[in-house]
Amino acid sequence: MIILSAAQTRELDQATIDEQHLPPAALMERAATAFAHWFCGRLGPEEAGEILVLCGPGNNGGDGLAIALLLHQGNYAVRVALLPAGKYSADWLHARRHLPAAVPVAEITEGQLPEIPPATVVLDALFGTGLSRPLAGLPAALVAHLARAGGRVIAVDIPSGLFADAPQPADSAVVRARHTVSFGLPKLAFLLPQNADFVGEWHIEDIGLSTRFIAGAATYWHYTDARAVARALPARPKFSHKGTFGHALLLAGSRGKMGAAVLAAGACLRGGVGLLTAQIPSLGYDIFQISQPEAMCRPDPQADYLSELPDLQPYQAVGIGPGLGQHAASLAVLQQLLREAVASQTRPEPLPLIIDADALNLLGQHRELLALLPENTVLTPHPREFERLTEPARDDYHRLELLRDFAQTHRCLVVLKGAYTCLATPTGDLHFNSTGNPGMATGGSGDVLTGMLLALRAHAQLPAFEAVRLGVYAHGLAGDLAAAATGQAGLVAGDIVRHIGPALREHEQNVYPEIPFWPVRTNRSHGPK
Ligand SMILES: NC(=O)C1=CN([C@@H]2O[C@H](COP(=O)(O)OP(=O)(O)OC[C@H]3O[C@@H](n4cnc5c(N)ncnc54)[C@H](OP(=O)(O)O)[C@@H]3O)[C@@H](O)[C@H]2O)[C@@H](O)CC1
Ligand SMILES: [K+]
Repeated sequence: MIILSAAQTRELDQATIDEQHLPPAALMERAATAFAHWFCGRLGPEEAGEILVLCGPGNNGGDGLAIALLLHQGNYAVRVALLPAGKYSADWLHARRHLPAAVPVAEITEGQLPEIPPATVVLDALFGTGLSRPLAGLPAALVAHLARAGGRVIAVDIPSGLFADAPQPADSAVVRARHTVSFGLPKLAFLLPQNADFVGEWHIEDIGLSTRFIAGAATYWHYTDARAVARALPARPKFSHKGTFGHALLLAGSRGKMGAAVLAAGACLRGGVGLLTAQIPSLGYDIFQISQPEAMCRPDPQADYLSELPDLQPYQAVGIGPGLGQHAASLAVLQQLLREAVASQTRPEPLPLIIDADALNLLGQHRELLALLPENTVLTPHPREFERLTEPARDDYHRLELLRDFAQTHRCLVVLKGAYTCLATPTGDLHFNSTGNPGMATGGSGDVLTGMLLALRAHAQLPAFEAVRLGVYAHGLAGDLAAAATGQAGLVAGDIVRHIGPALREHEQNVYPEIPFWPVRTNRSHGPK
């Protein structure tokens, strides 16, 4: 799925009307029908009580009027409050004409803000993607009044006062919705932590928008849903052997942090790697061998931290960082790895690297090393680790700009971890992930992601971008499956590891056999005599 700017969303609206030869207000009626369908499926007339629909002067307000009509027809008690304006959109006027007199309509003034008894269901249809400036005056007073009243707010398309694709000034008036029901495609604003209190839970309803326009739209914002990664994992050929799926090297662990190495290794094995070798400080040898018998282990000469880089020749991918610590000797290992991973006569492509956790912090302290990053290196920072590599971000939108710029400059894949983990590519594209849950905000989740990415980057048939996008998606899905089993509060990183197999199974090509169960026989003469 892609994400469009507010201006592109208006173009999409118009392209749909033109392409499908829609009569006036038909698209608005689709939006209203989709909203009403969503609403009525969740709240019956008695449960909803009296519903107040706040309508602005544009098509968002028109949506509100059309929704009021449908809810009235569905026996809901609806009243409408209109924000006065000098001009109204054509579709707004159409919807206003069709609203029956039985639906009470009041005009909002400074002196007469609508009465909102506590727990009233309020549909916010004041402003949508046509918001051209921050709210002030009467609309801002209304938003403040709504916040004080404590109604149960559902935003139509987007909370009023929130820009779809850009930050609004601090302290500007924005509706705080419990739910936002939007049409066609998600909006960038929904994916950023700074807007969480405005947007609440968001939902996308299909209204048949032009697929041709969407396919051709120029945007660098993408949303990774199940369809984007469907069948991304190549089938395992019948005559494959453990060498087919790559030999990965994990450089991880230090005194007190051996768990990170164990979790990353477990995730790498469950991620489908052929062979895994872990280089770990020697104090962790027994811990590691006992907990990961499927992996090979190289104890480092040092007991407490890593100090030695093995010969890289046998490996198809290297992951470094989980539980590594920041010892000077480990920094030297990282430096040597970056130097040796570059393409060479014996290795035409750079060795795929995954850099995480303390290895990122070491990079942040020695930024001159960033120039050594081989192309398509994968970095997996959380926002604070990312800022150590760049600069403090003014807000979430600025952080996305920094992220895009970083991935393009260093020609690497950056996985910025969060509720909607964002994968930035060397082409400057940003892919927001759709899976995962707050139960995964627990120690070790990131180590599990590193292990999964290591397995997928060692896979010879998976290009870098596809491997990382699939890994991020399947990591979130494994977390969702784990949460379904344990609940979010009780979820620990090891539960994610245990659900990687089922999560990846959904994306394996050989789960969907293309060969019919019985071979189709077209010529009888080929059959047994
Ligand atoms: N695209 C789709 O797929 C579909 C879209 N649909 C719906 O249409 C919505 C977009 O409609 P829209 O373009 O008419 O804009 P909308 O937000 O209603 O308001 C514009 C009006 O508000 C005014 N105004 C702006 N800012 C203001 C401010 N701060 N303070 C005061 N006034 C302000 C602005 O005035 P102006 O900027 O010209 O001064 C203009 O009069 C979209 O969100 C969705 O709900 C569906 O019906 C069908 C499918
Ligand atoms: K709205």
